[in-house]
Amino acid sequence: MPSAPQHAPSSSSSGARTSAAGPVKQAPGRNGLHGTGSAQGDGESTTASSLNGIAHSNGHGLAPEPPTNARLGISPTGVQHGAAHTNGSGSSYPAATPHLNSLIAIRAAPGAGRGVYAARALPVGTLLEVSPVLVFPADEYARHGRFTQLDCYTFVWQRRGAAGSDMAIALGIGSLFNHAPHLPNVSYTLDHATHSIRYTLMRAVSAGDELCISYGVGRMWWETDAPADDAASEPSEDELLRLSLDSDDEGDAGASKTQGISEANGHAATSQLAPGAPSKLWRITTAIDPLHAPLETVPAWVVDVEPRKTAIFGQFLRRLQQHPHFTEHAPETTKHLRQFRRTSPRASDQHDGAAAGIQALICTQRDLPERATLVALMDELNARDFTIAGAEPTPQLRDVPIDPAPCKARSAEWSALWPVGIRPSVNGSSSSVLPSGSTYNGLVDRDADAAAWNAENTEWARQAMLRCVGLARQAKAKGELPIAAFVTTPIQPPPWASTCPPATSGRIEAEAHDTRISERNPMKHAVTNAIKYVARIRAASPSRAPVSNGQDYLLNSLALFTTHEPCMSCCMALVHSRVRSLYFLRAAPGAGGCCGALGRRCVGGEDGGPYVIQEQSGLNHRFDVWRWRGGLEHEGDEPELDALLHITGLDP
Ligand SMILES: C[S@@+](CC[C@H](N)C(=O)[O-])C[C@H]1O[C@@H](n2cnc3c(N)ncnc32)[C@H](O)[C@@H]1O
Repeated sequence: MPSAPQHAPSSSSSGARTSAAGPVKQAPGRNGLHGTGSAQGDGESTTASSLNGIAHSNGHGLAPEPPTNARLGISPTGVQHGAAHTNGSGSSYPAATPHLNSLIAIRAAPGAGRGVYAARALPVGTLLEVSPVLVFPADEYARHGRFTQLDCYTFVWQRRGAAGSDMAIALGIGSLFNHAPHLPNVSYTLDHATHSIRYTLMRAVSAGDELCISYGVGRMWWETDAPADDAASEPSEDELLRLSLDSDDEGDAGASKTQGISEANGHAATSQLAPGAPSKLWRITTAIDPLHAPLETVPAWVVDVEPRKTAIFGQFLRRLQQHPHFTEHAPETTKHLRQFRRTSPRASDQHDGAAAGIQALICTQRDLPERATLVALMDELNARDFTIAGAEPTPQLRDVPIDPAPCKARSAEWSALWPVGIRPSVNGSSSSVLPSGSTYNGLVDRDADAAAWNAENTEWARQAMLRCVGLARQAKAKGELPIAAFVTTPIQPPPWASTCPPATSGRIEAEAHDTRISERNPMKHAVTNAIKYVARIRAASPSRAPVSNGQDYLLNSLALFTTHEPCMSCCMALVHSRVRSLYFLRAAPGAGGCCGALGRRCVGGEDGGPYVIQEQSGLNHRFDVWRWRGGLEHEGDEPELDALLHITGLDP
């Protein structure tokens, strides 16, 4: 059950706060929405969580967690025994406040003023409240509102596509939902058309449970810098992870997220990448970049053939390949290479001893390392039937391309060594030229990737990465491994994901970190925890409409950011959950399941491990994987980030 951390409320509405939204303070909720929950924008259902609005964060956030009813001062029958309480602005309230909604009760929340509680057991999906909102201009807030008690209740009423944001206050019970730092049980939906917010239960609750939304991540404005009381601050299992649903369903989520995230993690969203800067995101793939792929070669045995006797050479080659020497091991493929090449007495060919005529490819040197062995085999198989003038066969070693030419433009470069085919198409099927274990044989257009990662998209990814780092920092503070994950709806369907089905249930966000220490379970990794929470959100969404098979399946259409390259097990979970894109910060060589380096196929040498789960053709789902290259470009991030990530013993 979400708790209301018992930090002393701030006596000043502006004292310790920082604004995630820049000049304007946000009310609970990312995006200027308040609350964790699902937000319904302009009649369209969206899921959202975390009161973006009161854009303050909760850093060390966890407060002592005595048994729920004891903490809340509520008897099993729900009778409140507490005295008057104050809220963050210092106002004092009675222990209970009457109202007409029979589902909920307004009672004192120790250390948090008043709060909203379940009056009886309620099932998931219960509509708790529809609050009208009072909307007012941002400058009114800037000039007046932020200096008043209303500051604690004000949030950003952000309309998609609108130039600026109005501010708003939820009337009625909406303003009384407290913040749950880890696992809110109430989602909200915004309705811009009716100027209202609907609050819905995300999980079943018992009588007396406090009903909380999320205001966002990080340290909240009422929380002090003092560390939490460790002895009593152990969170419940469920609270270790916080999930959140974003409130906006349509339009540009990136801009609003920027507001909500930056402060929550203690980072101002100040650094925009310079236009034209090298792409910070590098696709992890075994696919070949046709324009930049290096020409790799392997030595092969070739022999001069009498021009009119190529058919005889063909018969010889078939017999040779049936020889036990070749059938005892899998020969290296030369299918991408033509069988013959013309030689001429031109000066350019003189250096390698080529004579005018025809030269034939026999096999690679790996298959027949010793020249003497090959000559003996050729004698045994009557090679003089096709050699020039029936002379003794004289096989030569010649470097030939390992791969077909990656594109027509580079065909001449490849064929200058030995005539080759051209890689047929993107996602072509000539996988025989790939090393075993790597099954994807497409082309990747790195230039197009770089163009797609323009400044706006890169900033979106950077903010999401910063959010992961913030979560990792929180995890570390709790004694967990500093590994975190953040699931979100992509800023826009990227061009490379055009085949992905669209999101069907609105915007989703979920945050998680590693809990293998606290849960004493080595499988409780950040990624699997995040997947679990997304599944819960999907299942709990009140707006969930029947969808066709597979359209609404777990991480379908979503992006997952994580501090570390996921392990094999997490990668398989990502396959199973149909994630669209994965973004990570640090590779985990030997432990990760995504990286593409595999012997000579490692283009650039920076990709790490051998598995490339995201591209295995034997699996029923593929996804994009991107690694953030370099720093997050925010002063002060790097040392701390590296220190955090170093703890895992993974990639420094
Ligand atoms: C939108 S109001 C929520 C209602 C408020 N508790 C009241 O009594 O009016 C936000 C204020 O509630 C308090 N609050 C909300 N969640 C809290 C929490 N988890 N721990 C402590 N105080 C909290 C803070 O003082 C915050 O400024």
